[in-house]
Amino acid sequence: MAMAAAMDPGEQHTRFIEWAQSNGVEINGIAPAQFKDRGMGIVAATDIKQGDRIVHVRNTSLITVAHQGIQTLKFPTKTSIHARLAAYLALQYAKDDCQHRPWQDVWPSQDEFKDILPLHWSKQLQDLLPHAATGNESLIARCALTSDTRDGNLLTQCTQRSNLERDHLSIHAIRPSISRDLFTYVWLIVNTRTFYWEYPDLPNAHPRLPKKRLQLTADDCYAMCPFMDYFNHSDKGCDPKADAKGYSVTADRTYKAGEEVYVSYGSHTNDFLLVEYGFILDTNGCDSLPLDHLILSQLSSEQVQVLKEDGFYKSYTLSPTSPTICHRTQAVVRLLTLPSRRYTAFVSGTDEGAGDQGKVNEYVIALLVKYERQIMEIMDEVEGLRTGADVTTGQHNTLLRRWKQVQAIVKTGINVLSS
Ligand SMILES: C[S@@+](CC[C@H](N)C(=O)[O-])C[C@H]1O[C@@H](n2cnc3c(N)ncnc32)[C@H](O)[C@@H]1O
Repeated sequence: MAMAAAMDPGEQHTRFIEWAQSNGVEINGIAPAQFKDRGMGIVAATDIKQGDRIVHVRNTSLITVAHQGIQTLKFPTKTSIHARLAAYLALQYAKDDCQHRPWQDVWPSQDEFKDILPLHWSKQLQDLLPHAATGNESLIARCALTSDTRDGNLLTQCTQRSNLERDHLSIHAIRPSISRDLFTYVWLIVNTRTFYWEYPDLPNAHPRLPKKRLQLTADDCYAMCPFMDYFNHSDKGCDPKADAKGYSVTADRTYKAGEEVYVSYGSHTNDFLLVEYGFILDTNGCDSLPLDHLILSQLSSEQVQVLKEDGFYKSYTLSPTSPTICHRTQAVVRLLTLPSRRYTAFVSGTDEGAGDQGKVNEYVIALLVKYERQIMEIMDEVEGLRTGADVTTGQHNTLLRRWKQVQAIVKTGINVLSS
């Protein structure tokens, strides 16, 4: 087990820990530490056994829209939960009596965000992001206009940008004193540091629930969790758990003192992690690539209609592990390459379609071979970028690493489908 290359975090973190402990956070056997390439994280301060509860944040210490300080701001009903939290943090930010200054003091800086988050990258770099993370302007414009392009992760950055825009406009209308820069910063703090919280501490019809419980969507369930937000992400980390008393993390395995302890933020691809959190993992069991940009242009409008009716339109993926192509891709490629009755038999489940697999694979391999050539051209372009004010070394390295991963997944796909 590799020991984490951690550094002493410094005084403001000691102050924050004291503040957190006096505000309902129990910390057992772990401590924050500074890392070279990922800001702060959590390390085991002693040996930890599997099943040990290493942190608990009391429900009353969470910052949700049920929080008194947010309720008193009386936002118009349509204001998103993300916007409310960001506006609250922005209004607290410069106050002399800021309620959570020690927490705020340990957040990453605006400059760190500018370096790692593609939202802040130059247009030149955004245009070179992989399709799943695209920041291409024409896609952003389309995304703002049509709701059906918002699903899936294909337009992740486009969705993020239009949500930020929407939230900024709604807050600017009622709190014009909050600058765009500060709003963007705290909005990204919310984006990178929230946990899923269904208000298990509130009864079903409580007036402080954002909606009736049965109508809650993921966008209503944001909770900021001071201290828990020190944990970095791994695809195999501990799984944070919520109940009426609050949020806790239990060790998923044994840890030696000094080892980094991760939590899992969810089953996210590297393109999603890059856009939403500003990093990619070297090893990610949840990684995959979308194939929509290769497949959608091959469909006639009649085929689009059929796929929409059958629930198989969009979200086609290629995975580095088995199954290499997802069921949706199997379906759409059958529609593209076989008589319609063979497609119907497959999507209705009357035929698993093994007899047609060779033809399906052949079609996908041809798409991937073409994509592989495009990837090589893009990688040449990325390699040729000059680092400087518009392209930092960190941004350049991240982008190139991601394209190498994309290339490897496509190569694996071609090999597996050919064998
Ligand atoms: C919830 S915070 C975790 C604490 C954060 N590292 C800090 O300095 O405060 C999420 C952010 O941590 C960083 N992060 C999390 N997991 C990471 C990882 N495995 N590798 C690199 N950066 C990571 C990203 O910048 C992400 O936006």
